[in-house]
Order: sequence, then structure tokens, then C-alpha cells
Amino acid sequence: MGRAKKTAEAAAGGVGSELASAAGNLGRTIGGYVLAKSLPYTPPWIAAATLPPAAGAAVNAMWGSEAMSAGLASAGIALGGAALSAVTWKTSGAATAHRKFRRVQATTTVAASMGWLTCAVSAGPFGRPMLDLWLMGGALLAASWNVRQLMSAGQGADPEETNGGTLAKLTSAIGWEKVAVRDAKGTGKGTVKAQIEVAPSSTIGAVQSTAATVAAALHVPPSGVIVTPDPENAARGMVSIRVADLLKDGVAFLMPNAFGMLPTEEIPLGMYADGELWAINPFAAAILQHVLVMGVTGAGKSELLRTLLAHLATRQKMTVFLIDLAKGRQTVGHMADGIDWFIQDAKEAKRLLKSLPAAIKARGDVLASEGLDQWTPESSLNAMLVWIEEAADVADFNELVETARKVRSVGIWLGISLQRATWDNLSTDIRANLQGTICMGVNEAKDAGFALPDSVTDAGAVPAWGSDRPGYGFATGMGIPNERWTTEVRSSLTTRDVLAALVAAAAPYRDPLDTTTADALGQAYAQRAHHGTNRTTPGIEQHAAAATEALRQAIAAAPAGAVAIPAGLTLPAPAAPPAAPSAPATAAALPATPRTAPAAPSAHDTEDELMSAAEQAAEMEIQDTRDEILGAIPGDPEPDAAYADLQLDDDVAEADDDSDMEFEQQEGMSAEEARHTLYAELDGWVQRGRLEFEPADLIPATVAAGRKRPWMQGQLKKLVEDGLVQRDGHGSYTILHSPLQPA
Ligand SMILES: Nc1ncnc2c1ncn2[C@@H]1O[C@H](COP(=O)(O)OP(=O)(O)OP(=O)(O)O)[C@@H](O)[C@H]1O
Repeated sequence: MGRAKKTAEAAAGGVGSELASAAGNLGRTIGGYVLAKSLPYTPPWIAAATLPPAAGAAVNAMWGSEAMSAGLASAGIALGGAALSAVTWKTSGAATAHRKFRRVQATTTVAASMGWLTCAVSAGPFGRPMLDLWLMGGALLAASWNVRQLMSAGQGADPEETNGGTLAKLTSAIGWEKVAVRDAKGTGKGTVKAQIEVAPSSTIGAVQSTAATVAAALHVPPSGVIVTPDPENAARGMVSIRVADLLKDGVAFLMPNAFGMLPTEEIPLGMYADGELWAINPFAAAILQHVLVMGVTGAGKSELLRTLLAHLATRQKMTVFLIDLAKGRQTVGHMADGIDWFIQDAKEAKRLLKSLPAAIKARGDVLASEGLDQWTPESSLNAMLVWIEEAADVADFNELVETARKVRSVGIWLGISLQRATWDNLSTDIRANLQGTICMGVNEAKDAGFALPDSVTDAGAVPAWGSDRPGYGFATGMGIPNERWTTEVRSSLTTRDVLAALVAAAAPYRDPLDTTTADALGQAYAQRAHHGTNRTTPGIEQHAAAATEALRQAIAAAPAGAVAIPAGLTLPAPAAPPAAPSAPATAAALPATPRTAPAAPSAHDTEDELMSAAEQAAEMEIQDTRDEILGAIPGDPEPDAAYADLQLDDDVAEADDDSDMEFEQQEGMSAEEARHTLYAELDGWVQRGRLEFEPADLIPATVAAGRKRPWMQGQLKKLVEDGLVQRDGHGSYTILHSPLQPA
């Protein structure tokens, strides 16, 4: 029992001492806190306590003993005090409420102190009422300085208004009377940024509409003033004024960090106006956004394309197709090795576009079987870029809308370049499917609106400088953060030799097109007129080694500032022995040897590589001659004949015995033989490079097989179902694979 009591006492004592110690700690903590917080506010009190008696005693001792000197000293101090007060008033600004308070308070302090000192000359500091005035006045003034300190501290969270200086003079001229400009800061990179807030009767939109006026008033380029709204607060925004052009001397081409990187790594294209790297990353974005590049002739579209292609050509798991009917060779001829299918002929361009649906389907099936919703580097398929220069001359936009919508999820990135994307040549639907944009110089501000989102043009980001500033523009989407959309960019520019050598040197790192896509594209791809190089191209190692040396020389010969080399990049050693296939190179450093030994070429590539340039040229010539002859035959030699109104796909009645329509028919051909005759006709066409046909073109083979049109139509239907032939509509067909050599 006694023990229990002791324990309870001990426990009570323990709790009591803990409480006491906690209270002590709390007291010390609060005391320390109060002391720390109040310390910055003590100097006015120390000054009020010490300065008046010291100064009062000094002036009284010096001049107070005689009436004459006291009078003169008082007059002098009074005059000086008045002058000092005036100067204080004059030099303190009053642009804001805070500044007004500071002006009144500083002037009052000076005037009161000098007035008291004037009286202290003869009365001394400690007589009455000098002592009372000192104690009351000093305390009041010290407190007022504390208030001032508190107000300044509060200003830290709410930036100080800077509607002074140049902007103050401009406000009425540019209609910014209702705009408060705060916290203006130079970025140190040629740009001044400031927060803005509009009065209740105005909007940020109204400020945006004055951007051009502000630019003119400040003598900066029209696109140099950008006003972006704050998404969180409709009354606030940010104005950015570019006062110096860091990009005017050109932007160096940034070499890749390494050869053999994945498509999902950033693609550096140039520089932002504030000196930051301008890069896109379409394949890593949540949604693959196709890109529309727009700009007048001479705006810099081709140069931009070269930079993009050069980077993609150094990557693994990446395939590029490019259509340029106007000046393909001139634009990218020196880099054509990096383009797997380079098309400069309208008919071949159509073939590519027609064969895409089959590729989309095949890729979709493979991705589904791999458990992927969209393309990622884990897929067995390559990422792809299909770039169409001056798309208005190449494609039927209805077809493109469908394609653009479907290719996105199967890892095919679509790039379309246009000089002027008006609604005439670019439908709203296709525009909606091109969410990435790079808009370079256009002639009129409204043209920029065809490419750039409204939020960007409204902010004043309008590249209406035509071809005067090549390479400059604005870019949106494709992984670019939204807040960068209104910052001017400039693409890089380097020599042709550097780009050509880079593409050639990187060939051992390029993968051939995956067989799924190659097979689905069928004969259109197998018979392509141009073949890029990749790691399966015979002799590519030696070629690349020589190109690496050429690259070193081209870099050395390039003008200063034309090439920038990342710290981690090491060019492959010339004639390095091929290494075994390795994991994807994602590190910054470039391995000293190429990534892979040449793998066995795919069926398509073997076939294609064996086809000599002369054979290809001959084939194209045969095709052209055939087209020429067929083109010369009138569409309907017998316009008045009884069968004239029949369509090719219509069933026709059996010819009457007395009809003059007679064909020499092979009797007794078995079903197998008849089919082979038809297939042989199609195969012959494929061998000669002809892939497009109409049902009527099969009549001779049908007749030779001893069959009639319904049989031919049935065969055609089966060929379509088997994926060997594609129906393009309007009674025309494309052969995807020869029925005698299916994929
Ligand atoms: N980023 C850049 N920096 C400096 N000069 C550039 C840049 N881009 C392009 N240029 C120069 O501007 C000129 C026109 O460029 P480019 O041929 O790329 O224009 P374009 O838009 O493709 O014209 P077009 O539509 O006629 O083909 C060239 O002399 C080129 O060197």
C-alpha cells in the first residue's frame, strides 16, 4: 500500500516536473520567439531613446549659454530642418499608397526631430516640456517606423508596383491606365518580365490587344511583347518584353547526345528567345500529336526539316518516309540515306497513302497482341514519321483526315508542311488532327491563326514577319510545356556537309522497317524507288566509318557557332569492329563502336538491295511509257455503242450468239488453271512495277481463262478479302502483294 502511494507520488511528481519543465520550455520558446520577432523593430526605439538627448545636450552645450549664439543656432537648425524636410518630401515617391505613407512619415520624422532640436538649443534636452516632447514624440515616431517596417514586410508577398519610369510615361499612350505592373524583373537573357493586374472594369484580353502598341512604343519587334493570362486569376497575367534578340546571330545545330537513342528521347530543334533549348518530344507525349509546319517561302521550313531528319536518322527503332514532289532532292537530297522511303513522284506518293491503311491495321493488331494501347519503345515495331511537304499538292485531305486519326495510336507521326494553310487547302477536320504546330514567318497575322492556337495568337505570339526572319517562329504541342508556346524560337542552322556526314555516320544505328509494317505496305513499299540505308545495308560499316571521318572534318570546317557538341558525345572510332547487338543506348555517352553487327536483311530488303539502280530505272521507264500510251487512248472509243452506259463493275448480260462481241476463249481450263492465269497476269504487273489497275484491265486474262465477268468479279473479291489487293473506290484497285508470291 505504502509502496503504491510512493509510486503514485513519484508518478505525480514526475508528471508535475514534466509539466513544469514543459512550461519552462514553452516559456523559453515563446520568449525566444517574441525576442526574435521583435528584434528587427527595436532600432527605431533605440534611436529615439539615445539620439535626441545626445544631440539636444550637444547643441545646448555648444550654443545654449548665450542668447545671441542660441538664437542664431536655433535659426540655422530651423532653416536646415525645413530644407531637409523639403528634400525628404521631394525624393520620396508617391506612386502607390504605401509610398505615400512612407513620404509623409519620413518628412514628419525629419521635421519633428529638427523642430525639437531647434528648441533644445536654448531649453536643453531635459527641461520641461522638452523632456515630455522627447518621450511622447520619440515613442510616436519610433512606433510609426515600426508600422513602416510591417508594411514593407507585407509588400514581400505582394510585389511592389513599378508603374514608374518608362512604363509610367507610356501608360496613357498605350492605354494601360487600368493596368498595374508589378515586380518587373530582367531575366538576364534579353527579356523583361512583369506581373500585371487589371482594374475591375478591364480584362487581360484588352491588354493583349494593346501588345502591338506597346511593342511600337518600346521600339521592340511586334512579337516582342507577349501578354499571357493567369489561368488562376482572370484579372492577372504576365507581360514579357523581349528587349534583346539572342537569336539574331543564328543558332548552332546541337549534335545528338549519342547515336542509337530511342525515338522517345527529346529532339533538339533550336533555341528559345531566352536562350533555353527548344526541343520536342512527340513520341514520349501522352498523345502523339501530328505536326503542321507553316511559313511562307523562305521562312525556314526546309532548314527546320533538315534538323529534325538529321536527329531522327541517328536513332534506333525509327523509320522516316518523306514525300516532297516540289524540290525533294534540293531540300534533303544530301540526307536521303536517312529516309527509308523518299518519294518525289506523285504516283508513288499516292501508293504510299493508299497502302497506309493496311499498315495501320497490321500495326494495330501487333500492338494489341503486345498488350499496348499505343506505340512505346517496348513494341517490336519501329516508330515512324510520315512527312508530307506541301501536302496541298499531294493528298486528298479527306483521306488524310482518316489516316491522321488512325495512325496516331499505332506510332506513326504525321508531319505536314504548308506555305499557307488556309481553309481552302486544309480542312477543319485535318487541322483538328494536327495538334502540334510550328508556325514560322507568315505574311499576315490572320494566317498564323490557321496554325497556332487562339491562346497563342491572342497573347501576341504572331510571326507575321514573312521571310524577313528565317528560322524564327512559335511552336506548340508535341511535349512542349504550355507556358513555352508563346516564346519565340529559332531553328538551328548548320552546313550541309555536317548533316550529310552525320546521317551517313549514323547508318549502323538505324533499324530497317519492322517486317509487320513492311509486309503490310506490300508491293508499294517493296518497289519503292528510293531506299535509305540502315544497319542491314551491305558494306554499311565501312561506309559509316568513312562518314565519321568526314563528319569530323565537316565540323572542323563549319563556321564558328554552327555546331554544338554535347559533352557526352564521342564520335565512333573509324573502322571500329562491329559489336554484338546490345541494349538500347539511352545514356548520353556514345559508345565507341556501332551498336550492332549487320543483321540478316528482311525479305523485302534482300529483294530490293539486289535490284540494281539500272533495273529500277528501266522499270520506271516501262511504267511511264505504259502510262503515256494508255493516256493517249480516248476514254471511250465507241460512245454510241449499246454497252456504252455500262459501268465496269456492272454485271453484263451474256453476249448473244449474233452479237459482234466475240473473244477467243480457252475451253476446258480447270478452276485451278483459270485462277493461275489471272494470278499470273497480276504477278506480271507486279514484276513490271505496275500496282494499280481497273477490273476492265483483267478482261484479257479472264477471257484467256475461258471465264466471264462474274467469275472475274468473284476472284477480285477474294483477292481483296485475302488482303492481296486493295479496293480504292471508284472501280480502281491496288495490288498489295502478288498472288503468286504472297508475303
Ligand atoms: N534557322 C535559320 N537561321 C538562319 N538562317 C536560316 C534559318 N532557317 C533558314 N534560313 C535561311 O533562310 C533561307 C530560306 O530557308 P528555307 O529554304 O528553309 O525556307 P523555306 O521555308 O523552306 O522556303 P520554301 O518554302 O521556298 O522551300 C535559306 O537561305 C536559309 O539558309
